[in-house]
Amino acid sequence: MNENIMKPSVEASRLALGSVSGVERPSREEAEAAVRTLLRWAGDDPAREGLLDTPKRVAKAYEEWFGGYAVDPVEMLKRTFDETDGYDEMVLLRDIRFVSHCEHHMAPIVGRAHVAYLPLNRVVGISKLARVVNAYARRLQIQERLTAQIANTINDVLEPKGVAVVIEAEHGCMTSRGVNTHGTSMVTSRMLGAFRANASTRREFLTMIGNPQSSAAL
Ligand SMILES: Nc1nc2c(ncn2[C@@H]2O[C@H](COP(=O)(O)OP(=O)(O)OP(=O)(O)O)[C@@H](O)[C@H]2O)c(=O)[nH]1
Ligand SMILES: [Zn+2]
Repeated sequence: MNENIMKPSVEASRLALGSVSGVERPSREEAEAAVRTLLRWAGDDPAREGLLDTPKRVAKAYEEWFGGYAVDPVEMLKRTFDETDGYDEMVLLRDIRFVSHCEHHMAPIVGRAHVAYLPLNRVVGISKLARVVNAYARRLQIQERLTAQIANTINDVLEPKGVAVVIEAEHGCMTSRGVNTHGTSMVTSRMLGAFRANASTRREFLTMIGNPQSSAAL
């Protein structure tokens, strides 16, 4: 995989919060007017009864689908627990379902992430791994960057012995339009520390997520 894509730092992700490039956020009314324009572009009549409240609903839905810009994944990982009695084996959260949107078409990316780390002295509340996945998923993404951001953030904040992230997802822009490849999924992975350096650690992770397709992708 292209190393440039895999490199975005936690710092870059932080800058993205709120407004990606310092662009001022439009008002809610402007967002709703834009939806009315798209409805007309699609060929429908925004003034018909069934569509009257649609701009409002779409703006509300965007607040959920793109809520990741308003949260800081670094903060989510800051609370850790160190009374682990020396637990230093793999911690894995498997099958974290997520919905993201591709930055090229704004079409849904629906998939699941598997996130593991090898703790060094401290562990994090397990729900926080899923929160980090969702924080980055609820932004406009490409799957490679989503994968890298999750792994990089956990690595930077927890400073564990290793981090592994595998994501499998279907891209609406491929399955419902364009090339129309129904049932195709994209697999990406990011291995850091011991997972990158040590083949048996990596294999253990891949066995635990129970997906041989993932190992083929590495
Ligand atoms: N690498 C990568 N590509 C993606 C992702 N999501 C969507 N794409 C691709 O982004 C590309 C955008 O290509 P373009 O040629 O600019 O757009 P397009 O004319 O709509 O392309 P088609 O989808 O082939 O019809 C397409 O090949 C998509 O399949 C992603 O997460 N990662
Ligand atoms: Zn797309």
